[in-house]
Amino acid sequence: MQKLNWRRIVLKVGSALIAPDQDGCRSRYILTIAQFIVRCRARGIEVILVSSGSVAAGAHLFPSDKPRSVVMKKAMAAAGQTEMIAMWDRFFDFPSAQLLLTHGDLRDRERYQSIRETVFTLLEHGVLPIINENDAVTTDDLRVGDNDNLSAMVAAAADADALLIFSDVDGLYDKNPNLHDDAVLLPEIKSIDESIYAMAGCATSAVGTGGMKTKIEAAEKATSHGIATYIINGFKEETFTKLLAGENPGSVFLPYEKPMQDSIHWMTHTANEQGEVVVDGSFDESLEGESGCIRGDEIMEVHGEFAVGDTILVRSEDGTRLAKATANYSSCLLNFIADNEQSEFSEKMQDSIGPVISEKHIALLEKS
Ligand SMILES: Nc1ncnc2c1ncn2[C@@H]1O[C@H](COP(=O)(O)OP(=O)(O)O)[C@@H](O)[C@H]1O
Ligand SMILES: N[C@@H](CCC(=O)OP(=O)(O)O)C(=O)O
Repeated sequence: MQKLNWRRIVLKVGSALIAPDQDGCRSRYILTIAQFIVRCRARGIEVILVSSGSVAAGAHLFPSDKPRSVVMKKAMAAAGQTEMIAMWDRFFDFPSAQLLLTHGDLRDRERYQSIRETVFTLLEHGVLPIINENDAVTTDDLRVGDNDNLSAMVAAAADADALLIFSDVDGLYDKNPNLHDDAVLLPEIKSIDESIYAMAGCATSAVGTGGMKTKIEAAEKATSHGIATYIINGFKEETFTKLLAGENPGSVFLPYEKPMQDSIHWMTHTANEQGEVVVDGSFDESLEGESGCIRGDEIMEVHGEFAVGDTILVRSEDGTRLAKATANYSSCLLNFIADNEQSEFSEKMQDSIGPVISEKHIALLEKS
């Protein structure tokens, strides 16, 4: 493992560490994590905390038959969040600040920039940002859904050097260690592919969300931004001693050597597409491993309604997802161009407007 030379880190703490008994917050495990945060800050490392646990912490206030309804979970989150923040705050003699985010906030470029500014301002003033999803207000369309992915989006937005995911397990095993005695821990993962995802099973605790799959997704998001990602056991004291000694106490996913540029990373991993365009074969051919622009005459179909600046998906005629891109023009105008491709007026218009999607606004996708 590399020497401990972090400038800024994001710590993600799972529900099982906050409210292990689903009976309010417990300091049993959090105390050690809080001490770790204090030690990191004393070494000049800026820390951002992404804390789960609001639903688990608030659960005891709403005894109900399972399965719990969505509305019940939102109420638990709203009530548990205050208890969770109060608990964290008690451990520190420096101020902390609460940020509750949704995917709707992060995928909007302006709000994303505004979140970044707030986080950087808090850090500059020595305030510890404590982030969670705003579960009480999210709808299906607006939610990230799990704090592993949220923490990776936060780590990318904050330009962190490392993302530490504290969970109830030592790291990524080749199969779920809670179900298989012969599971083997993977200390270092150089690249993430289908074989890595195939190892991931669901959460087995009563309070976890997403299990290993969402942690691998988070690692994929973070490492592509150049951020080393650790999955480590927050129950064990030795985890923290090892981390501070520059050792790897669990599994580390190595960062890409050539990280994606921030705007391309945001488009690929955070933004949702608002619509899509189907392009003819010439776009794909023009790429040859590099991103090209898209001209109006390459667009065959336009789906959905989007405005200038919205993120859209680019598909080939056979349905392959080729790229995500920022639209230079609205769906209305692109529809007109696609529908009237052969007309003289449309041709003149295309000549005058130039590329409908320009090269620096295209993020190529793994073909699927
Ligand atoms: N291949 C695997 N390696 C390690 N843990 C796994 C694996 N597959 C599934 N799991 C499960 O993932 C759980 C951790 O995820 P989760 O419960 O969502 O934790 P958290 O609340 O910390 O986010 C482990 O307790 C384990 O049951
Ligand atoms: N936002 C939710 C946490 C969702 C979640 O991802 O939980 P976990 O798998 O324990 O990190 C909460 O505060 O309860």
